[in-house]
Amino acid sequence: MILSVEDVSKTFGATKAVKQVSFSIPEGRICGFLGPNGAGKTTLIRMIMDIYKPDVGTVTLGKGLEDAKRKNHIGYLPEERGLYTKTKVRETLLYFARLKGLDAAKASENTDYFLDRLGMTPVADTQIEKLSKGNQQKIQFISAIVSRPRLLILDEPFSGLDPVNVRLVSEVIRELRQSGISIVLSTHQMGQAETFCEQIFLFNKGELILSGELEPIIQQNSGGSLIVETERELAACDLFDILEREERRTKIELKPDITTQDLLHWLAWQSAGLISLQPYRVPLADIFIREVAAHG
Ligand SMILES: Nc1ncnc2c1ncn2[C@@H]1O[C@H](COP(=O)(O)OP(=O)(O)OP(=O)(O)O)[C@@H](O)[C@H]1O
Repeated sequence: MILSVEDVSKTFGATKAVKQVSFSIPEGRICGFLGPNGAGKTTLIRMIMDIYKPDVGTVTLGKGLEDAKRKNHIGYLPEERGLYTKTKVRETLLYFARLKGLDAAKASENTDYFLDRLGMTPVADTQIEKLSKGNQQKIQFISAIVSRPRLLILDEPFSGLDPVNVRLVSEVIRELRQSGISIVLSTHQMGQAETFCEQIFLFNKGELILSGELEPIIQQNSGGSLIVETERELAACDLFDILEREERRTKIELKPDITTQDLLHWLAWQSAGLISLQPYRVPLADIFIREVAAHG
């Protein structure tokens, strides 16, 4: 475990922003912090970053990491953007790398590597405030990763980026994951969470309402239905129930004791023109909406 949060609560006046939350972040994986607006994600991240103190509960780093220097081990891209300074790009990144405890040579090596990796070398000597918004955002992203921290917390890392830069930043996040860095991705974009996260934590009204490995959660919530794609409209028959139709795709549920093999024989006999047959996968957005409604 890279980080463990135990029984943490935080109240602002009458607002209980985080209520008795406990969980652990596994080492070397990408975890998603999901939840509707006001669920408490940012408050929780600020407690992990030691910006806020919890009212009760503890936040502890994993083995071998000194808690006194917690901020040196964690890279953080906050939701609110802003490095709008007159300082030059490379100088700023070197400063952040040194701030996290890197020596001059390592700070310089990492800065140059990430400037190059994110296509920012040509603006290394430009003042940050003179860059476009997207490029400022990429510099802020680099400032979070430049020290290659053990844990990286990214709050909506793709907002404000064009598709080319979304792809570039995605590749770098995957690369960091491959190098063993543990990553927390806080996002409202369920599609992004689905493509990136191996584990998810879903918060609502300050509580952790669902957590675990993404794939088993998707499977458990998908039921046993199938998606059949055929050239001709699928006829009704007594082998299955039709749940939904959308052009050539039909969502079906096999009747008890009917096997996929039976279905394939029937489709061949019908000359239905089978294009594909696959288990139905519920979108993460549907699970999100269902869980939040159930805990409303
Ligand atoms: N500094 C503060 N003072 C007072 N209330 C606060 C403060 N910070 C957060 N809150 C309240 O705590 C609750 C949780 O907010 P938080 O920003 O942590 O949620 P979030 O999940 O990050 O939301 P979003 O997805 O919109 O960023 C909200 O009701 C918010 O208004």
